[in-house]
Amino acid sequence: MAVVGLSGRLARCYCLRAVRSSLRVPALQLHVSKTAMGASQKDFESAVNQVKLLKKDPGNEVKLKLYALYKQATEGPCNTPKPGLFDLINKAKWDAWNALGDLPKETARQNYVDLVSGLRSSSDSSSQVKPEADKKQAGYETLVITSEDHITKIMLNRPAKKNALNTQMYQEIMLALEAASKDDSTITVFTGSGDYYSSGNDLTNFTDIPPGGVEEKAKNGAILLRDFVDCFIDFPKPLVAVVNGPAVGISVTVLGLFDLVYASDRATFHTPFSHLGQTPEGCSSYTFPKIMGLAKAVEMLIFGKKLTAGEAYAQGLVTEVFPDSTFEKEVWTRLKAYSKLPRNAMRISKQIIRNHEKEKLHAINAEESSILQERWLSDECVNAVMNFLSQKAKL
Ligand SMILES: CCCCCCCCCCC/C=C/C(=O)SCCNC(=O)CCNC(=O)[C@H](O)C(C)(C)COP(=O)(O)OP(=O)(O)OC[C@H]1O[C@@H](n2cnc3c(N)ncnc32)[C@H](O)[C@@H]1OP(=O)(O)O
Repeated sequence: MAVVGLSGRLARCYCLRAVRSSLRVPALQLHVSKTAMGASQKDFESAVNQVKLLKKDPGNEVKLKLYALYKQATEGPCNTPKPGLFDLINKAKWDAWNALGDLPKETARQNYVDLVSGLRSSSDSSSQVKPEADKKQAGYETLVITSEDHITKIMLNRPAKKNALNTQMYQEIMLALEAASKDDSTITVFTGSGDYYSSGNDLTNFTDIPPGGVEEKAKNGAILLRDFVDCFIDFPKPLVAVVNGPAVGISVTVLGLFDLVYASDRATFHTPFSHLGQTPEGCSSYTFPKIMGLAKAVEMLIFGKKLTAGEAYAQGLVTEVFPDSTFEKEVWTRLKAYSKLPRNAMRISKQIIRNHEKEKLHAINAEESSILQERWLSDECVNAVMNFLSQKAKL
């Protein structure tokens, strides 16, 4: 089919999206204390100077908060154009500032002063003092990230959309993995909030057509996909999936790059690529045949056979299955024990196990992404996405 025709059909998808405006997620709220107003300009300037003297790096999330509050206090509401999708750092800064909405300058100034004062007291106290356990990291809109017992937990958090991965979530996951690779955790865990682990790629990702048209959209999508999967290939610490419910599409394929996959007996594993006019990604065209043998990989990746947790275990994709009633308790007890193992030994072991395949995995990822770039422009794919968006079809 001619590209012009496809553009028109994708444009109609876009209209459908406008109609279904409930697909949008609420704006990020940064939870900064709002104590009594009244920090003077002098207090504010002094706080700005104190930030430079902090003994301990406060971490990226806090730096983003400080940036946003500073901009709000000095310039008012966010007034610059949103950076491009792939300008990750400036986009994170812009998002943090923009999330402050119409917060008055005076409140932002006070919140900045309060935040710096809190940082100073924690920075000044002895390094023996343990950071507050299970502290939620701010700055993420689609994820909830917590750190406790040397475990960084990344929870996909769009339960109303079955944790479908929109472009923002792909980007936030990349940022979260980058941060987790450098923090003091020993292992990193992915899980989902609500009844699903994840329903895979958010099909509304296909709808926002940029000025460059569908080809540009597909090209950007392929770059995003490639960068996203690269982060999993390169992740240096043990990576664990706690699959709390059904998993679909890309949330299943990347499991081949995880080091442990624990599943509730409620979980299912489904890669309906042919149904969607698409092809495998996440390196699954290589990892799945290797893990489960060619015959079973073909059933999943070409014919879209949905596996139960027990079947996924039998085929080696899942490490262990737990009854849903005791899933959380059993899994977290296990993970807390593992997280006490020596960090460097685990990291180096992972390197030895995974490094000789890395180059190959990067090449496979590049190839799968470029094939999908073409697929997304196909009639088969456009029809499948339109069917879903017009509520005619589900998996
Ligand atoms: C060219 C552009 C490229 C863009 C960027 C690309 C980036 C990389 C792409 C990598 C390739 C990945 C491929 C895949 O992951 S393929 C798998 C895609 N997933 C699906 O096809 C699942 C679709 N969803 C369903 O079939 C059903 O929703 C599901 C069976 C999962 C659950 O059904 P149930 O009846 O229990 O619940 P609802 O359908 O009512 O869902 C509740 C709400 O959630 C919305 N939802 C669910 N899943 C998705 C999804 N994947 N994308 C978008 N929205 C989703 C659903 O619409 C409901 O919303 P409303 O309450 O608003 O109606």
